[in-house]
Amino acid sequence: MTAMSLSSNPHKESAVRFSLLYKVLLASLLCALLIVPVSMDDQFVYHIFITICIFAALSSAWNIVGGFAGQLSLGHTIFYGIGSYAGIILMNLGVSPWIGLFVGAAVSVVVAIAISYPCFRLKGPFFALATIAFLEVFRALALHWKEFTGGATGAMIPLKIGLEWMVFQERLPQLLIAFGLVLLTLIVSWWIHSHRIGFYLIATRERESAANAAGVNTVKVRLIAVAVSAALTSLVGTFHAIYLSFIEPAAAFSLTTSIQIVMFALVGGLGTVVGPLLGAVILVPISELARGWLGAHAAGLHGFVYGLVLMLVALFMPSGLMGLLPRGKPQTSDDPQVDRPGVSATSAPAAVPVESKAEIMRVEHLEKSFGGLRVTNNVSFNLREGEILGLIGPNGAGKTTLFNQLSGFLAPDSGSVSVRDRDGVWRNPSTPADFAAIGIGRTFQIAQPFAAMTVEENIMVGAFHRFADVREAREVARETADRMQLGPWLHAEARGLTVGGLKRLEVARVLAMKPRILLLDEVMAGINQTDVRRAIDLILKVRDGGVSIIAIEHVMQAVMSLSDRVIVLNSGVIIAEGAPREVVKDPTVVEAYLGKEFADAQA
Ligand SMILES: Nc1ncnc2c1ncn2[C@@H]1O[C@H](COP(=O)(O)OP(=O)(O)OP(=O)(O)O)[C@@H](O)[C@H]1O
Repeated sequence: MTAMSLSSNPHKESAVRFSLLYKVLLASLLCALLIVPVSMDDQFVYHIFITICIFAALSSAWNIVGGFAGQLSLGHTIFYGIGSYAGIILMNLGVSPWIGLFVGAAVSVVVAIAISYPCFRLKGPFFALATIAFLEVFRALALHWKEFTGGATGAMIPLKIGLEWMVFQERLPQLLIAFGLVLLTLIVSWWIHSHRIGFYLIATRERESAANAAGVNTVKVRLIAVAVSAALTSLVGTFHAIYLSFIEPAAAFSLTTSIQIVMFALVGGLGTVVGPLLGAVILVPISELARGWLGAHAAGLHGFVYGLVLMLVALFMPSGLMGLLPRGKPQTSDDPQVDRPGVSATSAPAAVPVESKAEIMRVEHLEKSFGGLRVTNNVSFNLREGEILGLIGPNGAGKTTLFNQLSGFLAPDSGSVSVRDRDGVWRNPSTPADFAAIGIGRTFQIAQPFAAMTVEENIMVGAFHRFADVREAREVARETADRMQLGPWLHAEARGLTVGGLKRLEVARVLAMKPRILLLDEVMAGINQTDVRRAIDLILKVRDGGVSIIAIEHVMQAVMSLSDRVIVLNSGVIIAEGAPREVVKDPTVVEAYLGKEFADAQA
């Protein structure tokens, strides 16, 4: 066993331990939800446990949007309200609530997509405020449509008892239905979390632009999450309304309930499968007991207790109670690449002449201005198959802006970017997803890791571009991590990697997509001499694997060693283009970028 594989063990071991603890905790909580009320056989205890199940299910459903996708929806009770009214209105029309469950869920999915699509354009607090505004609209509608909802007086269920009507004289069947709803939301959450869509949601939450670059359609995955979450929330709403036997607009479309649902997830552990259940198991009894014991003497005191718990969690457990479980510790200093001697650097580009090879990308007359500043000025060039094209120029020359146009992150004001697809047809992709689909992968100048994900999960997001199956994506991620010497850190969170590690992770994520054209934005910035030589070797190997590369680089040693051809950009204009040895002698380039010292050293 190598030193490297030994050093990987602590991360792997702690990941295995974490997974075991996670399963034990989940199983214990679920068993307690059934065993405690059944063994105590007390009406109040039953009521508390049914309420725990209802709020755990609501919070788990919310967590798909709020936790996994990171969209702080504070209007989630819209779907709870729709489910509630669907159940009660249909029951009064003689339709079983078992059918009402699905009618409410279907309406909720349509409403969720209709209101989320515009709201997703809003960020942070604006998104949260917009969801509250929609919640108010639905409350007002429920008050207004008296003939359906009973208006402010509310609506009651008719006196019908039996399984068909979801109304029972005993508590046990109600507990079993509530438990079934928790189980359903947990299974759906777990499924999402452990499949490609879950990786995509978390990647979107962590770094939207990096997710886009990995080919993720971020709007689509969020809409799927919202639709699933709304359907589940509505199912719970229908059951809860029948359980309470009464519903009115203020309770159905309640902001307080929305906030409570969010809070259970925050306290338990946002974005984890078990967290919302844990939060509900701890907080619902506190709330119900405070209400029961203190009654009218201290109305609202349970709200104070909630606030206190939330403050303590925010101060001492920012990742919630689930954060207390030991996870793979982030790597901080022992980067395997640092100063390990004995590495050979390839000092010349491959001898294969690229001029004879076919073009794969054509950039024609690109123009881009920001206000009065023209950042890309009539830029035209091409890229051939298997070519490494160096892109150099002073700070602010417009290199990154050009890359953004070559990967769909910025639309040019005029001009075009054409890419030859696998079938030889020239295409003009426009969005980052289009560029990724045609085989263009890019890195970012400032590394954009999905910080809360492990190194392996980060690379899997890239691998999912080709493989929908988790096992296959994991395998590709492991191979790529080994290639990038990230193997020992597979199970460590990306947020703890060193600068060099983050740069390699950035490249690994893109390589896992198996791009045909690779855009590298200053991947050698801030890394040491040994690592530069390693990176040069690696890039040449990638090129030898058939990938065409454009590399923005300030490290001239790398530019000279790697490039078949170099383009020099200055103030948005290409001022020189040609073989590296020729370009660096060009007086315009020396004047604008390299300086006389560099030219003298080359002479
Ligand atoms: N979104 C934007 N809005 C306004 N100005 C911008 C925007 N993006 C870039 N710029 C400006 O465009 C110019 C080119 O920036 P760009 O980042 O493309 O340069 P660069 O050659 O990559 O520089 P560096 O080598 O420092 O990364 C700079 O003056 C920058 O301030």
